[in-house]
Order: sequence, then structure tokens, then C-alpha cells
Amino acid sequence: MDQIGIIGLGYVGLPLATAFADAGHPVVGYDIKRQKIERLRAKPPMVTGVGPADRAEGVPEFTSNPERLRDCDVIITAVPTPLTETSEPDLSNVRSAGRTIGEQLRPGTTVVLESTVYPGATREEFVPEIERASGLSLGDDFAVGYSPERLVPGEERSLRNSVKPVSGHTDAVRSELMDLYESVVDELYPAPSIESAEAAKCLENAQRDLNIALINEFAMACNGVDSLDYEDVLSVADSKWNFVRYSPGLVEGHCIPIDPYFLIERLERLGRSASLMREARAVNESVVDFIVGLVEDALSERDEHIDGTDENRLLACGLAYKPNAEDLRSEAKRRLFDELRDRGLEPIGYDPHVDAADATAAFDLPMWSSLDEGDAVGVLMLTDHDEFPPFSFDDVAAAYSGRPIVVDTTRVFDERSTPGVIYRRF
Ligand SMILES: NC(=O)c1ccc[n+]([C@@H]2O[C@H](COP(=O)([O-])OP(=O)(O)OC[C@H]3O[C@@H](n4cnc5c(N)ncnc54)[C@H](O)[C@@H]3O)[C@@H](O)[C@H]2O)c1
Ligand SMILES: CC(=O)N[C@@H]1[C@@H](OP(=O)(O)OP(=O)(O)OC[C@H]2O[C@@H](n3ccc(=O)[nH]c3=O)[C@H](O)[C@@H]2O)O[C@H](CO)[C@@H](O)[C@@H]1O
Repeated sequence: MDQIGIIGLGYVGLPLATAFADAGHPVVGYDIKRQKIERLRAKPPMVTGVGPADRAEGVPEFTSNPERLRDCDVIITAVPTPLTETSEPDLSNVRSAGRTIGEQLRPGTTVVLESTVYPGATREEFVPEIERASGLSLGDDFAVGYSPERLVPGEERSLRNSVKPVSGHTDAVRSELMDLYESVVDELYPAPSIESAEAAKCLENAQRDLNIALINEFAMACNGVDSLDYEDVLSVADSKWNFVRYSPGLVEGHCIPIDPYFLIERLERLGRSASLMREARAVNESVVDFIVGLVEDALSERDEHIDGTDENRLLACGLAYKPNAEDLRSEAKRRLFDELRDRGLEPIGYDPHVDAADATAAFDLPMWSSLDEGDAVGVLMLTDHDEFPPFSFDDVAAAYSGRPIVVDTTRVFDERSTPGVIYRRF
């Protein structure tokens, strides 16, 4: 059994480490965050949902000592690939992981990148760092592969049951990697090249972004046009066999709002157009301003001065980036709350799905566990969890002074009768 090293023990790396350990491989899980390593050592993650239930679960060795990677036959890298302030790919973690690998690399090792990157990045950014730090050469001394991750944390799309593309710098390397990944994934797709696998990952998410952008553009355009309700239109269009249904809303999370920029950057650097992908991002990012506009419109009907006092609290319901999730990664919500604060409002969080301390840290806002921990101007419904709405218009009217506003961005309320509240919906 090959010894596997995993670099980066986050949403992607940790399930991989436990899956390979489940499958019987000796696994070294390495992360630069010492606290994370201590946590993992104290309470190893036993539930992977990946290995067959009847197989004895193995536990990876968790370490922040890079020298433990030296004996690994295959080293898989799953470090974050965020954007810079100006929405350009930030591959600094990939380069630094490459250096760590290079410093420990033995000839004969195969190195795999799983982080989402633009096409060309594995060969142009990752491999050179490994070669520089090791003095070894790709092909002669070590092999490289790229395999994008498609798992969605907390959903039925686990590592095992999502089709996983695998590529290598030669066909033989790809075959060797497919034999390895077969132990933890049911279905693999042999990608013709490293670059095709890198690009496919970005394109998949750029396509989703574009599809949602079309519906967002249309739904925002329908706002205030009495004869045109986007939901009615979607229900009619959906009766056609090849219409694909999406819902308008904030596009959040760690993949869909970010990955298109990887492809945009590479295409534009090649002097090619990526205007549609750029436009889709711009439309989806503009939903923040649209929601702020709905809040302002509702408040203007309330006709009260916004002066930044306690009465200007607004209860933001649903902080997770998508329904029924507990994941708080949302640049859009961070921007939305900043915009609301700029207008003298004080957003307060409410979300039974998320850890309150994590939410406070993520968005710099206090959390309430019920509607009526204090007075507020109203509620802003953001993420459509199954149990939402957790309160009725009557509850909101009773909880707050004056006529409170209800701004419903996911249409969780039935708008036919809105006694006691000022109602606006996306
Ligand atoms: N989260 C997902 O569902 C998902 C899905 C598909 C693809 N991806 C991609 O996978 C990659 C990893 O994402 P994630 O969500 O697992 O990230 P994450 O932030 O959850 O975890 C990454 C881990 O890497 C560690 N790390 C950073 N730099 C390091 C280094 N130089 N050496 C060792 N450890 C280092 C961090 O401490 C962290 O623990 C990203 O490129 C992401 O776009 C993520
Ligand atoms: C379809 C799928 O499996 N995708 C995955 C994706 O998972 P995800 O969880 O990040 O993506 P989504 O489910 O697309 O949600 C993103 C945001 O868009 C909002 N949204 C969605 C649909 C809609 O009709 N209207 C919307 O407004 C939604 O609320 C949320 O905020 O990431 C993984 C990591 O890369 C990928 O493997 C993979 O592609």
C-alpha cells in the first residue's frame, strides 16, 4: 500500500486523508495550522462517510512537521486558492506547498494538486517551486498529476460518489493515479491532460455562475413591474423539456463566486475574451446592491430617520451560504452587511444552522437566538433553510415597535396578506 501525504487538512484534504486511511493506506496529514493538528490529534475524525461501512477505519497521522512527508510515495495538495483584493487568483499557498514538498521530495514520488487553479498553473506555478526546492526534475525524478475536487461538504455529494477527473503528466502517471483513487472514489474520469482537468473545474463553476446570473438579471429586471412576476415566468418556462431552473439570489460560498475569475484571468492573459463570464460575475455581485435597495425602499415607507441608534437594528435571518448548510463562507454577505452599516443600520444575525461564535467572527455582528431579544426595524430573510420562515408577519409586528419591515430575498413568506409589516420581496 502506498504511503499517502496530504497537504492542507480543510474541507477537501481532511475527507481525503480519512478516506485513504479507511482504505488501508498509511496516511500523513500535514497542515501549517498547529492548532488544527492538535485538535485533530485530540479528536481524530472517524466518520468519513467515504469508506465502506464494514471496513475498519484507519486514522491518519496528523502533523505540522513537514519532514513526515519524506517517506510518502504520493503527496496530494489541497490548499486554499482564494482571490486577491482585486479579484485575481492568489496562488501563494500553492507555491508555498510546492516549496514544502520540494524540500522533502525523494526521487520516485508522485505529486498531485487538487486545489482549484487556472489551466496551466500546475506546470507553471506548482512544479517549478518543487523543482527549485528539491533540485529534482519533473519526468526524470518525480511525477505530477492534477485531480479537481467536486465534493460539496455536508451534502450527498461526497468524495466517494462524485465523479472525479484524474490527470497526469504522462498517461502512465494518470493510470497509476487512477489505480490509487479507485480505492476511495466510485467513478473516475481520465482527463486527457492536466490543463483540461484544471480548466474543466473552472468552467463547470463558471457555467453555474452564468446560469444563475441570467435568472438574477431577469428577476431584478422584473422588480416593480406588476404584470411580470419572475416566479410565474419560471414556472411556465420550466414546463419546457430543456429549460433548466435556477433561482435568483446571492451567489455565495467558496467556489462558484471565485472559480470563474481563474478562467477569466487565464483567458484574458492569453489575449482572449472572457466577457460573458465577467458580466455574469458583475450581475451576480450586483445582487448585494439590489437587496440594499429593497431594504432602503421598505425603510422609506416606514418613514423613519436612520441615525445608527439601537432602533436601527435589522435581524438578518440565514447566514449560511446556502440552504440547510452551516458553512459561513460568503463574501457577498460580508459586503451586504458593510453596505447596511454604511447606511446607519446595525445588522444582527439569526441562524439556527450555524455556530453563533463563528458567525460573529465571520461577519462581525451580534447573534440573536430569537426574534425578540430587543427592538429592531425589521427582518431581512437571506438563506432559505427548510424551517424558514421561523416566524409569521404577526410575530414580527408584535416583536418590534412601529411598522417593522420584512425584506424577503428568498420568498419564504406568502405575500398575499401582510398585516402590520412593510413587505418587500426579491
Ligand atoms: N470546499 C470545497 O467544497 C471545495 C470543493 C472543490 C474544490 N475546492 C478547492 O480545494 C482547495 C482547498 O479548499 P478547502 O475548502 O479544503 O480549503 P480550507 O481552507 O478548508 O483548507 C485548506 C487547509 O490548507 C492549509 N494550508 C494552507 N496553506 C498551506 C501550506 N502551505 N501547507 C500546508 N497546509 C496549508 C490551511 O491551514 C487549511 O487547513 C481550494 O483550491 C478550493 O477551491 C474546495
Ligand atoms: C452544483 C454543485 O454541486 N456545485 C458545486 C459547488 O457547490 P456550492 O455549494 O458552492 O454551489 P451552489 O449550490 O451552486 O451554490 C452557490 C451559491 O449560489 C446560490 N444559488 C445556487 C443555485 C441557484 O439556482 N441560485 C442561487 O442563487 C446558492 O444559494 C449559493 O449561495 O461547489 C463545489 C466546490 O467547487 C463544486 O464542486 C460544485 O460545482
